Amino acid sequence: QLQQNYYASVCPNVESIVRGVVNTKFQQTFVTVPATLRLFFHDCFVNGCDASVMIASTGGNTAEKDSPDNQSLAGDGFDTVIKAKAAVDAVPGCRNKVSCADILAIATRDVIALSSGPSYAVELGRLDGLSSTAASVNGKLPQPTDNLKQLNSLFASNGLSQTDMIALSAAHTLGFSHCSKFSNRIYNFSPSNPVDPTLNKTYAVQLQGMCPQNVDPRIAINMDPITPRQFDNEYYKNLQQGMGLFTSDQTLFVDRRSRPTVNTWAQNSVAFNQAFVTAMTKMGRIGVKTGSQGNIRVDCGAFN
Ligand code: HEM
Ligand SMILES: [Ca+2]
Ligand SMILES: [Ca+2]
Repeated sequence: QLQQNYYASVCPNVESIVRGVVNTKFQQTFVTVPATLRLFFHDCFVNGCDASVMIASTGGNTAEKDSPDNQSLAGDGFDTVIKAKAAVDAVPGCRNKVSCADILAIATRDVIALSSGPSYAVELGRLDGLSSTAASVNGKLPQPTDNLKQLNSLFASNGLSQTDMIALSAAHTLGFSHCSKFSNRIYNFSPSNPVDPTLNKTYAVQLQGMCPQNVDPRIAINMDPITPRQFDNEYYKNLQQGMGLFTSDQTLFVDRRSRPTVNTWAQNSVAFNQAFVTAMTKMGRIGVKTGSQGNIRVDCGAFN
């Protein structure tokens, strides 16, 4: 039921209004890009793409954003959507007509393009959800220690194929990770191997240097050590070199069932970009709310 140009009659300029805010935010900080992209993913995988992730906790309710899996979401993603919403609502005809869920979808499309990734027509028409609890996040988001089977089953439960999963994982071509998310791979991995043997040896030493044991938990490192600010297919080339940061990344090359796709996209960025756009569009359709299932929030961080 989503459609391009959904707001053509009520707020025809919504996409250019959002783009203006995203451009300004991007000039202030590059973090806007990975923060917004990850926010969209964490929204869509929990209760569908309905901005449930944006709700702030209140006295009576601990919301999704305060669940353990969401605590590391960077504030600049939320800030981008809040600022874009304010800009949209400043236009009289658009006021309270565009959902936070759709603004997040548009902003996500825009940040990918700003970091030299593919651009695409974004489907719109989502309503904002009516519930958001930390408990509802449990088991809905993939873990960095997941293997191929676990990743496939989680993505399949959202209607996404292994191909979509491999394409979407390339989001890790941008952005940051805290050391704790992969320290199991560089220290005390197993009794026979202190370091994960699927990890490139030189890269492992670099990671140990950036993330010494007992490192400040706030320290975060680039997930793509080669082109950290470029949305590109370098992610797959890194996997071929044993330079995937998480087990969930490296397993895509280690497992024979997903390796051919990694190899194809490592050498064909056009094919990768197409697969990524297809998968993002599919992800944007997860659990879309219509009619009485949702509404258009006045404040993206609170229910009306
Ligand atoms: C396939 C399974 C996935 C796992 C296990 C996973 C896990 C993680 C983890 C552990 C981090 C580091 C968080 C931190 O320490 O701050 C991260 C960061 C990130 N993830 Fe994923 N992720 C997955 C898929 C995705 C997908 C599908 C997207 C988007 C399409 C995505 C986008 C991002 C981005 C952009 C960042 C960087 C965030 C930042 O710099 O603020 N991830 N992910
Ligand atoms: Ca959601
Ligand atoms: Ca990159």
